[in-house]
Amino acid sequence: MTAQTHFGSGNPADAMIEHILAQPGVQRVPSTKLTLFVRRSFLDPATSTALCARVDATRRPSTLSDFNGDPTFRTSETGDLDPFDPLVIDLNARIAAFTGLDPAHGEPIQGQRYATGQEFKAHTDYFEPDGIDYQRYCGIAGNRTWTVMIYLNQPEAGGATRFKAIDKIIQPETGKLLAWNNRLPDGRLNPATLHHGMKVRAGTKYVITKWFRELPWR
Ligand SMILES: O=C(O)CCC(=O)C(=O)O
Ligand SMILES: [Fe+2]
Repeated sequence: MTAQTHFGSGNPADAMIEHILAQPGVQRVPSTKLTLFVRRSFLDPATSTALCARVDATRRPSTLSDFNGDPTFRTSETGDLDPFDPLVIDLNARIAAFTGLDPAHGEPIQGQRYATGQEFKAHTDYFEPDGIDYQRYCGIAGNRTWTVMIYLNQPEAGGATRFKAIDKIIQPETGKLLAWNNRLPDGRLNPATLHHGMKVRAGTKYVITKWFRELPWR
């Protein structure tokens, strides 16, 4: 597979959207408010399971930027994947090939683990430009453009991702990829990207998240 990385940060997105739509097995969620793609079985079960173990190896309590006073807002754990791990190198290459985004604009891949009862309440992945920590998080590489998220397993119950503004709930499924544009077609941040990693009701949920920035990540 040759990585096609012509689309930089993915903003503007028109050419990149064409590229994603040309990938096998892609579905676009019908919405005029939000550009969201689903690709089932993007990863095979063995790779997904191996990545869960990588998340477990480095997990610690997840953090929040712009703490909003609710200590139950994000109760999961987060693990940083080692960018030099061959499995992670391959995953980054596959995400670049699928999206066409320039890997230089990508943050290191993170894993998120939710035990039963844990969640990440409704939020956007971009940083609020008037937030107190905006300079700290976005001063160098700019704000986030695209989110790629992959479910690494299927918990026994719960753990869906709910996009409130478009009334869409996506069920976790091993290897299923989501990709969405955090921007509107004119480049402004899109509040309709608001999403909620809903409570796991039984079992454990693992995902990886890969965010892209306006400028190369450093
Ligand atoms: O776990 C989910 O379903 C959502 C995760 C998420 O939104 C995030 O990590 O930013
Ligand atoms: Fe998110």
